[in-house]
Amino acid sequence: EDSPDIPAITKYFNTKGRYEEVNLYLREDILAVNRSILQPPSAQCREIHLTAIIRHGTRYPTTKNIKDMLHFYNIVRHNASGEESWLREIQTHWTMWYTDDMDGRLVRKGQDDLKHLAVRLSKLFPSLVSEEKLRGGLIKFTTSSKHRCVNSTLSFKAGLTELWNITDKEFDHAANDALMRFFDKCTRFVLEVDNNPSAVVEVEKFQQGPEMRRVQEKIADRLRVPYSNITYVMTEAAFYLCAYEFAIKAVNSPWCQLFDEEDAKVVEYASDLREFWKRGYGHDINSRSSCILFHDAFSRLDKAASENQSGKQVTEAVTVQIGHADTLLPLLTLLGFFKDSDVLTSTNYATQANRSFRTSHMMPYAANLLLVLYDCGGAELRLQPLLNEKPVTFPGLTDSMPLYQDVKEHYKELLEGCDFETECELFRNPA
Ligand SMILES: O=P(O)(O)O[C@@H]1[C@@H](OP(=O)(O)O)[C@H](OP(=O)(O)O)[C@H](O)[C@H](OP(=O)(O)O)[C@H]1OP(=O)(O)O
Repeated sequence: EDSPDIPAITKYFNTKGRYEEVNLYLREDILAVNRSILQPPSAQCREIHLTAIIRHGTRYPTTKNIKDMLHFYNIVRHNASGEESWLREIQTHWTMWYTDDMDGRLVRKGQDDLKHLAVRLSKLFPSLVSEEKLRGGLIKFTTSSKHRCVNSTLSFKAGLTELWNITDKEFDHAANDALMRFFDKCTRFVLEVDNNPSAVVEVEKFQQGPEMRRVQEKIADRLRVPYSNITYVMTEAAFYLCAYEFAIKAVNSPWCQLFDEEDAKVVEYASDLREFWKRGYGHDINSRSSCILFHDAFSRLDKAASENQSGKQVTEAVTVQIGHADTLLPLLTLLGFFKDSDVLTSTNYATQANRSFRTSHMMPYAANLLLVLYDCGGAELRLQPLLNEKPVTFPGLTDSMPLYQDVKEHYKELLEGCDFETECELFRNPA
């Protein structure tokens, strides 16, 4: 499986990872799908609705990351010494090609991520993601207004129109930040978590702790610079250099030589800790800020269910919603996915080695949550969740394709409450 073109540490790239690394068969054939994974309980089941909530595709680094990468590059260029070929390559051949204007924009590979995903979804759900439904206006597109998301939406649509050679028609999309960037609009989240350093004390402690210090010392040894020259920010920047070069250019960059697998696991944990406290289980408001998206999905499922029950055509057969890691992680958390028995802290790196909260698996570029509603005959509706095209089970339920009614019963409290406005008010009365 390992190849000289693929860094040994690719599976630890967190939110900067390639989608192919969570579905390795895609390395061979990017359009491969396996319909047998869907396994409805009876042959009668037919898909009647699909909601796909998708993270944008591979993007350039954000400006802040670019600044940190440039700083670290200059240190390596001027201060490091040694004869290793990877170091000479950085010092003599590698150039800093990232520029500020790239600021998180979608790259070419990111366009392909979404085009290919669209084609795979049309193969997985041929009766829903179909030319007829697209032409009939039964596939609806919503996006975050960010450039990378709008461009991802255009790419998804292009994937379908190119597949079916549609040249006579264009298809709309709507930008909706209230829905796809709810985190920005949720005052309580912004003030209590996003802009509050005390919400992420564990993250800061781990960055300064013994495991990370050891990683920094090893990097300093490899570069032959004093230990005090390498900070956490530089370590992160070095890791980004390796990850971005692979995600964007598919190269095994010399920067990757600064890390062995043990180091990569530590840096991965540092990033997971941050996601945990800013977007995951660390604070309730992180997930509650996604109540608006939760209700949006379930009200659409209800509408599809009732239209179907009364023998009508489901008016919104497919909903494609494109957003950010910050859109999907809070929602997955609200639904209870990837919850470990212990909280992730600065001191339990070792005992969390087998944690399920692992953004490298959950949230690569083009990560997606699919909710598929099935009519299995005799008024029996079932709902299957898939994450990154793999069936998952709603935590707390046993069936991977449970009765829709059982899913609603399971999330009863959220369906009856979880009101965005109330949750996000700053001075909220305790429940
Ligand atoms: O890459 P970073 O660290 O700059 O963080 C990104 C955020 O930038 P910021 O921290 O606000 O400067 C960035 O925030 P904005 O959308 O630019 O406000 C996103 O949250 C981005 O997630 P995604 O890649 O769009 O899914 C964030 O990326 P991930 O942390 O999800 O990789």
